[in-house]
Amino acid sequence: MGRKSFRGRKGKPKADTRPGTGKSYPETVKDNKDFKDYYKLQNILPEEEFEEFYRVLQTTLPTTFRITGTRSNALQLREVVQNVLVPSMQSIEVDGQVYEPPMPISWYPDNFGWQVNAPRSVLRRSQEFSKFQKFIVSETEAGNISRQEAVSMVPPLLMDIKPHMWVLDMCAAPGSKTAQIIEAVHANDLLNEIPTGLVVANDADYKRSHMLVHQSKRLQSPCFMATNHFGQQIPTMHVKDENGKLVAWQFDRVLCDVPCSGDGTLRKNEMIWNDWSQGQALGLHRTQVQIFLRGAQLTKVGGRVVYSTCSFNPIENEAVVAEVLRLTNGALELKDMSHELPELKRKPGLTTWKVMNKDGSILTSIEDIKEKRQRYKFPTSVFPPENVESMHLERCLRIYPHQQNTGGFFVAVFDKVKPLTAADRIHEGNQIDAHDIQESETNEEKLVEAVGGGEQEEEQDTTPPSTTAESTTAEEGKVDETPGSKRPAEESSSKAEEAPVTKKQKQDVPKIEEAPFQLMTADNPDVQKLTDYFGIEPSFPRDQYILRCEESAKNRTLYYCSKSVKSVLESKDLERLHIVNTGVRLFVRQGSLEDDKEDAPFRLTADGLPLLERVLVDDRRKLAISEEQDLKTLLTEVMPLIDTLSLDTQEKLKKLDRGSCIFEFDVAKAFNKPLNKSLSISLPIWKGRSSVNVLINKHDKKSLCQRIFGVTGSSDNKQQSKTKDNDDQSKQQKETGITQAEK
Ligand SMILES: C[S@@+](CC[C@H](N)C(=O)[O-])C[C@H]1O[C@@H](n2cnc3c(N)ncnc32)[C@H](O)[C@@H]1O
Repeated sequence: MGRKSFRGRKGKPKADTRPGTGKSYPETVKDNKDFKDYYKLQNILPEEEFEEFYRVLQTTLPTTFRITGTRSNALQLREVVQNVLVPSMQSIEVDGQVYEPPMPISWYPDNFGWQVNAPRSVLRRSQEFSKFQKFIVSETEAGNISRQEAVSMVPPLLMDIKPHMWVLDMCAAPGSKTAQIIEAVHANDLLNEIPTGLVVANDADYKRSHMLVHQSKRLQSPCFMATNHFGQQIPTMHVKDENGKLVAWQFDRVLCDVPCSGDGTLRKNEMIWNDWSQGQALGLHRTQVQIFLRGAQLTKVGGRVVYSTCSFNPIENEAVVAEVLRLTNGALELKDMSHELPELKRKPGLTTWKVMNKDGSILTSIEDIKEKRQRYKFPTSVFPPENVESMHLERCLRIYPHQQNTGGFFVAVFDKVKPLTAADRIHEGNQIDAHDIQESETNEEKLVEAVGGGEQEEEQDTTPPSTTAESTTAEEGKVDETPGSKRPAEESSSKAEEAPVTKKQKQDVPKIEEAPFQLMTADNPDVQKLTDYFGIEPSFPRDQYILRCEESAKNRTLYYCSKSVKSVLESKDLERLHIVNTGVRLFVRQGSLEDDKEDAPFRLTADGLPLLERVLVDDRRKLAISEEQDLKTLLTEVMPLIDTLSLDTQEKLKKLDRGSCIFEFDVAKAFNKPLNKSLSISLPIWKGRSSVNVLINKHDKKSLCQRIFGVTGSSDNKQQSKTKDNDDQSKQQKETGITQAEK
């Protein structure tokens, strides 16, 4: 989900007004006869329950959020929510009505998922709720809290991800589930180890694939990589495993959270009330099957693949599952998840469904359509297959809004129990000759392409949903362009937009030029210099630093990646993969290579701090600061003078040369109230000649300041006019050589 504030769109009055007219948009009528008739026909719920379902759909969705960030940061934030903020919000009365405080989502592990039932109008009108609301806004801006629909949190929880696993998220943007996946891979981070796992987050939409970078930045995972491909065309690649053996690039866990009609998000995306039509599902079915099938191919035998949508429609759900079960011929087993997340209320998947013609008549098979051209609108796999009974589709999970006051969702979980691809058969230990492997791989790709019949694409005039992935601000903005009509990286070229994907194009590397990621060698002199300067443990691998080539002339920024990412970057097939981003930004060179500043050659970045502080052997660039007032000064003032800090801190700073260092604080309060467990806060600092500067962005400063001292700090004080900001910035630049943008 995009980082939306509680307030809605910034600077806009409460009621949406038409641009230039000052008039309000008419209120959405939350009723749609076609929708109601269609789902009644599908018999998704017993009649009485259907009425309750429909009534709840017409109500506003409660606010839900997840505490995110690195493990230690998330634990600290949970402490503040749970033990400081929520206790102060008991029995709040507004206009004679008592409202309950925010509460943990019962089925979300470890109280990291929360729900706020009080309506927004109430949040504004109670002092305590309003304080909480401000906290959520600033922590969301800083990326420590992710506003995410409760039901959208379900699929990653059913993936059973462990830190050593390689995980692929095929349709990942904007990345709320990816963040959960990264968190699961880093679940043991308190053990101070870089996990051996890998998280690849892919999206077909180039711009949206960059949202993944933003969303995952907070987690600073060296195991993360964002890519831009159509999910159904994620390339076949080979990488070396931990023993140096060349193996196919396959994953222990794959998530196919596919583009869909999104009617499960009706409570949040009101325009769906006007736009809904059953044809949208028919138009998306084929792509959904293709993405899921490719996901199954890329799953290791013994691994797990999860298929999910935020649609109620069986054409996008059970029909897709049934078709992929058929195509994979026993390789996938639909799992019974009834024992998982026991507190999450759900209904079984449908074991049969109906296909409706545009005129509302019911089709039982493709034979019911007399006109041949009309048949192209209906992939045969949208109809329930003959053996549907034996498929155990009831094992799928359907989550309806009225069950626990959420949105709607569909999830199906599969184990890959038998080989499906050439790669699987090799992993099984069979000797296969290179020619046969290539042929099998080509056939696998062809199978994905052939789903639903070759001619169908051109003939199909099923209207795609009116909301495009691009225009949708909502997290579950499921819908995308007509399947296969664009190549991912060519978004802005209108000619390319219209070009259908041909087999030849499919093999091509997308044209957008991302600066390549280039691994540095362990004996690179810069790596040696950094190791000595900061006192990095000798065991910290030195062959996992990365440069972006465009910057390599100056070797300006140094990124760091995990062993798993390194193995991908070393793949002989790397040119097939369009990597949008990878690696954690660890160091930035001070000045240019030519005037190499021997005394302080590199500056530590805020992104790299969580990774680096764990591997520093001594305190040569680390200072434990005991004065809380110093922390407040650093967070509220721009470049405070050293002699305004406590004497103790001044003494410590005197012993340190000019340059990058880390300040460590143990803070025993939040919102000025004592905590059970103190917060440990580390800040990257630049020590100048006479001043110090915290190298974190204004959102982080603001959130920390608010969390600890209950005040918002200087960055929030808009009265401190732009002029002062500009003065501060140039002062800062003079002293440190660091521009605002570089921070
Ligand atoms: C439902 S949204 C994904 C939400 C995301 N998993 C999350 O939790 O934040 C579907 C995404 O699929 C992308 N998409 C559409 N067609 C695709 C395709 N053929 N392959 C991969 N991604 C696709 C869209 O750009 C959109 O970002």
